[in-house]
Amino acid sequence: MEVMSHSSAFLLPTIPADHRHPQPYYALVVLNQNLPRFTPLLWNHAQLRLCADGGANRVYDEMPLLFPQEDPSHVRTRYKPDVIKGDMDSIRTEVLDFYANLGTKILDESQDQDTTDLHKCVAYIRDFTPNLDKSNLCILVAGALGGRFDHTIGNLNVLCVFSNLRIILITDESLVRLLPRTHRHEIHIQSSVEGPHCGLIPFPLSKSTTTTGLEWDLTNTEMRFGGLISTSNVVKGEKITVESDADLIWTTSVK
Ligand SMILES: Nc1ncnc2c1ncn2[C@@H]1O[C@H](COP(=O)(O)OP(=O)(O)OP(=O)(O)O)[C@@H](O)[C@H]1O
Ligand SMILES: Cc1ncc(C[n+]2csc(CCO)c2C)c(N)n1
Repeated sequence: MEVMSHSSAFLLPTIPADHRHPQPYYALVVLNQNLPRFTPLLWNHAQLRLCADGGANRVYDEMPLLFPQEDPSHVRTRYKPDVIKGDMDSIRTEVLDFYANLGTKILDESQDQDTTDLHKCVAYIRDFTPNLDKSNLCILVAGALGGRFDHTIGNLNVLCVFSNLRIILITDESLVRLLPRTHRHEIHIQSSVEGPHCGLIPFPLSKSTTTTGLEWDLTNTEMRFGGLISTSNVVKGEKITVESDADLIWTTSVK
């Protein structure tokens, strides 16, 4: 089974060169939730920046608050999304007009009421990069957790729907990603910005998961809702390995 390697280097101001893996192509999706404080950093790493519907209000309203010394209109012009996509029932008209005038592509999909705005954005990124080796694509999603519970679960479901893509949900408190059962996983902890708290959660159940590098390691352990799941675990070192018969959600705390 092939090894899939994971790193949270996108939380660092400069992404260190890794001679074993090519530099990822980062795409950022901003959701309609509190902007994480390091959104400008994620924005600068990303080559493609999308707002999911009301996520554009967050960039418009909250990005200037992260640069209190600067003129808000300068900040808004600097952080111009490439695309705003969704069912457009949450974005305010002044925000839509502002970014449309700056040249942002507006994609109104109000006819589709069966998929979430995050789903629509991830599908766009997948299709926008047809020639990109998808193992090199890394979709960073800002503000996906901790708000309305149906939205939070819907955002986790997007990880499962697009389980062949690397998608990382990011808030000020947590990073969340899917570890597909098709690979063994090596997780490289950026201890300056993440950990030590972590969790490994079956989606929906795993008959057998084995880990190394955790305070409470699993050895061919069964995990399921209604039984054991691994929350409030702790990373012990810089490298964690995970192997499972099922897709798992991996989460670390953000410092
Ligand atoms: N409170 C929240 N917590 C987590 N994610 C959220 C929250 N609110 C919105 N999102 C995410 O941001 C995206 C865009 O949000 P927006 O408010 O525009 O959605 P929406 O389609 O209007 O939702 P709804 O109609 O259910 O209120 C959603 O698809 C969802 O992924
Ligand atoms: C079974 C079922 N449940 C809920 C919805 C509603 N829904 C799901 S995603 C979405 C778009 C949100 O921007 C809406 C309205 C549906 N279509 N089917």
